[in-house]
Amino acid sequence: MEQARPSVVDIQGLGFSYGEARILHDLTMAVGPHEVFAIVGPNAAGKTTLLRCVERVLSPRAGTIYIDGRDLKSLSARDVSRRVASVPQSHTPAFPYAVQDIVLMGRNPHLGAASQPGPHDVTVAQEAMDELGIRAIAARPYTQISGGQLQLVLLARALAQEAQVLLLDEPTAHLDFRNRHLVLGRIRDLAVRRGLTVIMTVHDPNDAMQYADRVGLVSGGALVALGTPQEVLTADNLGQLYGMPIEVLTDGTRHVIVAGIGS
Ligand SMILES: Nc1ncnc2c1ncn2[C@@H]1O[C@H](COP(=O)(O)OP(=O)(O)OP(=O)(O)O)[C@@H](O)[C@H]1O
Repeated sequence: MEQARPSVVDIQGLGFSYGEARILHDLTMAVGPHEVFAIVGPNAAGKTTLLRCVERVLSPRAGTIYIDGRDLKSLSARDVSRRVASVPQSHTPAFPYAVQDIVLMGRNPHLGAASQPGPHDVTVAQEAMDELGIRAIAARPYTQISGGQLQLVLLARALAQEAQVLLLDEPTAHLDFRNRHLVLGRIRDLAVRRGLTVIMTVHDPNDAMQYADRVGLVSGGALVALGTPQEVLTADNLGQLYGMPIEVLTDGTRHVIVAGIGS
């Protein structure tokens, strides 16, 4: 009999409010190792809020989040950053650090108090840059690179952190067509090779269809569907989610989601 995979991120009955405004409601889901989990939903559905709770930047009003079987609340800040790396939706560079220094900052959770990065840390940071094809801009100030390059740099920093859990908030928002597929393919490949647990929000359901193992649809702060891309990303589900006609075209192997057909 096949053994059930242990969950790395286990979210039970999560509720979150900003003041009086209830944003997330009784949200339960679990994600295992080697898994890419996509969160799909309209603007303001609560996707970023969910990621920020898993990152422990926000504290839930209700429910529990377990990371590797341990209650997230019980972990030290350093333990959290050794286990969970994230790439935010937006980031405004403040100081003109070199790209390689930003990536090296991903090693901070692994350094002793007041200790400097060593040769191993530099190698890990360089490998992360190679992984994403940005070694050529390593010496450039990160205030002087394009939005897409910045996204790759922040992703490289997260990889250099060598955390088991990778949280990505719209990881392809600024990327061109080629880089979008390169990055999503690389993320998938890393999940498989390194056993990472990836939770990412995506706006184009086609990205979830092509690259995710499982998908959660979020609407109004609740999880309204959960399953494989083909189970969840149906014309009916997506039509309801976005309030518009949607079709899923298929040649039997590949599935492409298109909007507005027949409207
Ligand atoms: N700091 C905040 N204070 C109060 N309300 C907030 C705050 N940040 C977000 N919200 C509200 O919480 C809700 C969920 O926002 P969230 O950013 O999680 O949505 P999202 O699904 O990630 O949206 P998008 O796809 O537009 O990025 C929205 O109604 C938003 O206005």
